[in-house]
Amino acid sequence: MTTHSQAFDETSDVETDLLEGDDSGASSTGHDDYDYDYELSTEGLDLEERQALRRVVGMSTELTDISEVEYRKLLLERVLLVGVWTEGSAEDAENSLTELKLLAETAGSEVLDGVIQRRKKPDPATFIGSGKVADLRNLVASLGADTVIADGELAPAQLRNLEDKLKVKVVDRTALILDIFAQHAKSKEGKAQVELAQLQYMKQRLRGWGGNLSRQAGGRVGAAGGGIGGRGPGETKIETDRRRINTKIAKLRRQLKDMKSTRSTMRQERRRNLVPSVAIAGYTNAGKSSLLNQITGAGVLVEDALFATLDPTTRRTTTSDGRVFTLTDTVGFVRHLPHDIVEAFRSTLEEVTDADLLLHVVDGSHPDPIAQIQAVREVLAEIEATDVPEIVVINKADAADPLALAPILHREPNAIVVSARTGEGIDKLRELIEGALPQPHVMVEVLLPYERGDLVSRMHSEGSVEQLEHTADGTHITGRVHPALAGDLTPYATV
Ligand SMILES: Nc1nc2c(ncn2[C@@H]2O[C@H](COP(=O)(O)OP(=O)(O)OP(=O)(O)O)[C@@H](O)[C@H]2O)c(=O)[nH]1
Ligand SMILES: [Mg+2]
Repeated sequence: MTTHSQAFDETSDVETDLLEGDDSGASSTGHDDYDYDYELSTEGLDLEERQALRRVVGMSTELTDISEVEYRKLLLERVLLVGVWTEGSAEDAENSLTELKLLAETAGSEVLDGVIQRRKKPDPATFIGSGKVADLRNLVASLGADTVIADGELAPAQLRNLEDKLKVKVVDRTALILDIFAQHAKSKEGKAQVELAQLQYMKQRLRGWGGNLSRQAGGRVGAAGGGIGGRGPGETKIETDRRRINTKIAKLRRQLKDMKSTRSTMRQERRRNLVPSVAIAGYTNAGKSSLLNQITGAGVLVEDALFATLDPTTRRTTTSDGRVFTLTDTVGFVRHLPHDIVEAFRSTLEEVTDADLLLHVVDGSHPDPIAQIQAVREVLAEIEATDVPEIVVINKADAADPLALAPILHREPNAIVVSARTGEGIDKLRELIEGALPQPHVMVEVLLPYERGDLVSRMHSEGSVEQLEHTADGTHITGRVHPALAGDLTPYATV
């Protein structure tokens, strides 16, 4: 991205309210507020520079193999990415578009190019400035793109206007993420959750289009206004659509509730046995599944793809002194994770909310790990998981620049650097986990007859054994256990 970074740099010392030129025929856009600012703030900038849609270098999917090119041409969408850079540095804007590129590729698209327009805020009608839409149209035509993906959540009207003008399909970031989730969902619960999120997204779009849709055949224009509840022949198509969607949503919610109760029975079972639970959460592609595999040898799918894991996987493992705890790998988070997804995945995310400890995995080799940490914390706040004790696990140490890790360690006192790939730091992480797990605190001293081997194992797996001696009368043990187990051990207490 060298050349264009320079172009960004030239403008980056200009005030941040700088606007990229919209249309030079200012008043024709109908957005007088922009035009006013535009006149004031872009003074001194090269006109061409202001008006250009900036291409972000390195944005096209690299296809090396000829057969892959042909395969993609047959099957996949050829997309053009478009972003509006409203705040932050040029680097932030590029990182955002690079992430959009990864998302698009994960969804199976071939990315042809990416452009960013600098504006104070997205255009309410067309996302990018309306003058820029024509440029984008030319780019679409010259590249032969069949889809444009906008880096944001577009209002229904923005989507429609852009499609009308660009004459190709327009998709926003939210729809793209939903699409990836739909492709990756494997379990019944995962599929139902994604479908629910998609329907919620669609339902909102329907509402937006309502005013423009023609009424169903036979409907009288005045009919819908005939009174609340006066539905019938006059209702709009949108209303029947919405009703169908609502019915489907209600059905999915019921199904998910049933699935949730199975899951929470399993969780309650673990809680009754007081098995401490550790949840692995973090940005998508940070290495959460790799970490689960490294710690437990689980063999969970690891992929250099975004949102490879949608279904939580729980594995049992033990501390060095034999106490059992569970580790659960969860769905990854992303900046501006669509709210509908958070809502739909709420029951799976309860694995995180209810955990005794959270391993917040961060990709230390990412260009902006701190932004990832913040994005993850936003989602954690949304699911009310901020009270769960947290260890920040900075992963991919083998690939990261140690200098880049220093500021994270400085900000996050409870952090550790590891590599799930090489195993570096994993023993230390295990120690940290063991230290942070809830400790059994009831001191017991018991003499267990040999036929109660079950209680001996429970003391190992649920408590911590401090001394153990085999005597003629049985096993003499001192150690710490949780209150329930202490109750079961009472008949054998020696003190
Ligand atoms: N260099 C390096 N790569 C790693 C490390 N850990 C994971 N990776 C790679 O990072 C990519 C993502 O790993 P995953 O474990 O699937 O990440 P995840 O967080 O589970 O991702 P999602 O489930 O998609 O959210 C894979 O290509 C891994 O091989 C590491 O310590 N070092
Ligand atoms: Mg994963």
